[in-house]
Order: sequence, then structure tokens, then C-alpha cells
Amino acid sequence: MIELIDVHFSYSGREVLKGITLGIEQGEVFGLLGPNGAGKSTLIMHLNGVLRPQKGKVLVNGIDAARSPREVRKKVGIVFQDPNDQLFSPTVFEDVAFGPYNLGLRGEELKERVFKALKLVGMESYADRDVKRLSFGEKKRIAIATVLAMEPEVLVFDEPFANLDFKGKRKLRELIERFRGERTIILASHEAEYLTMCDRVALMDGGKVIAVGTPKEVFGNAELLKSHNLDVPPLIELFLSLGLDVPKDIGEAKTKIANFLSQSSK
Ligand SMILES: Nc1ncnc2c1ncn2[C@@H]1O[C@H](COP(=O)(O)OP(=O)(O)OP(=O)(O)O)[C@@H](O)[C@H]1O
Repeated sequence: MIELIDVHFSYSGREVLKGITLGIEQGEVFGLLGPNGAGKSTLIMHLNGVLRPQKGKVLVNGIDAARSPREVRKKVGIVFQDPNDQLFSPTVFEDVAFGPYNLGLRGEELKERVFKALKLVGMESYADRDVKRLSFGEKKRIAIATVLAMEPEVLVFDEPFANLDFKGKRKLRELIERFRGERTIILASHEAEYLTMCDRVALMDGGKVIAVGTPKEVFGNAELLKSHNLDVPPLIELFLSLGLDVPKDIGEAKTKIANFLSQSSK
């Protein structure tokens, strides 16, 4: 679905992407893990042609993102790290309606699309609210809804869990599970904890891909993570030390522990 081939990018002569080659399959939940400044957001902005590689290529379903950004933007929806970069209308309804309106939706169809997206992030009662007066976490959930309302095939989330409360994080996890396999989902974070639900993870640092593998393969290498200034969450460390696979959430962690205890008592 997405192919990055030797992508290089510099800001004012300083190279921050140094030859990224990466393939992401259709329907995959893919994690980009890397410390601050690794180049995750810069890479993400290449996925819909906001930034263009100075060398190399980004292909979405075979379409060159730099050459056909308009076409690619219909396929790839990006939720930016800071919702203030994404929200600009007076009310929540208008902000969420903006994308589908531009896709040609009107009347009841538009209204249905907006409320469907708001419901997915648990914000349907916020439609008439003034965007400027929302809290940061509320804005973040609305920013997610603005992208969901366009129903893109690829959903990209840059640090989506940061600043969300318990309910916000739960809703986002539910959303990812709901779309698993159906849409391609890319999650960027500097915290491994939020990427355990991924099918595969790429570890990035210094504008390069250092490793790609399952969460077990990548997070299992604690020394590698620490050498790139990344924390190994205690829960992951515990599971790996017991020889168990990394659970994708607390529900799976409970099941794995229960099975482990029943096996050990036999
Ligand atoms: N517009 C810009 N102009 C100049 N340098 C930039 C610009 N945007 C980002 N950078 C620099 O590029 C490098 C990569 O930044 P980027 O935001 O892609 O990293 P990141 O992995 O997303 O980091 P974080 O986890 O902190 O969001 C950093 O050194 C950053 O300071």
C-alpha cells in the first residue's frame, strides 16, 4: 500500500531523512517508534505529499505522492501531532464537515458523515461547541474526527495518545481495533507502550530506519531501545522475561497471564 524508496529530506540544508526505505502492507497496523527528532513527523508529511523527497520516492498504491498529492490526499488522512494545526472553523460541526463537504457531500449525507465520525471518537455531543474553547485533549479527538469523516484508506496518527485521558485513549484503541485489517493504520510515537497493538514496528533514529519487526522482535531488544533513548515499558519487559509475546492491550495481558499461571501450576 505504501512504499518509501530511499527517501532523503533536508530542512535548510540539514538532512533529517537519510535514505528511508520501508514498505507498509494494506490493512496493516504499523508503528513508527523513535525518540524526539528522529524524523517521524517529517516522514509522515511525505505520505500525502505535504513534503516532497529531495531524493527517492513515496508511492501510495503505486501513485507517486510528490507528483499527485491531490490524488494521494484522498487515500491518506493524517492526524497531526498538534490539533491546532488541523482545526480552523468556528464550530466542531463545521470543522468535521469541511473535508467531506470538499468531497462533494451535502445535506443529510454530510450531516450523517459528520456525526458518524464524531461518534467514533465519543464526541457527538460537541457538534455545536466553539472549537477555540475546547481543551487540548478534546481538540485532539475532534482532529481525529475531521480525518475519519473523509474515510481515507490509510489513517496516519502522529503521537495520537499524547495528552489524551483514559477515556480518550480507550476510544482511540477501540477505533484502531475497529478498522484493523480494513484500513491501513500508521501510528507514530516515542513510547513503545502505545505501539504494542501494531502488527509491525519500525524503529527510527537520526533520520534512518534502524530495525523493522513485530513488537516482540523490536521491543524484545531492550539494549537496542535504550541505546536510542527509548524506554522499555515495565509491562513489556515483564512479558518478555517470562518468554511471553507482547500483549496488544490489558485484556490480552490478563488472558496471557492467566494461561501462564495455569500452565505453571500443572
Ligand atoms: N520546519 C522545520 N524546519 C527546520 N527543521 C525542522 C523542521 N521541522 C522539523 N525539523 C527538525 O527535523 C528533525 C526531525 O523532526 P521531526 O519533527 O520529524 O521528528 P519527530 O521524530 O517527529 O520528533 P518528535 O517525537 O519530537 O515529534 C528535528 O531535528 C527537527 O528539529
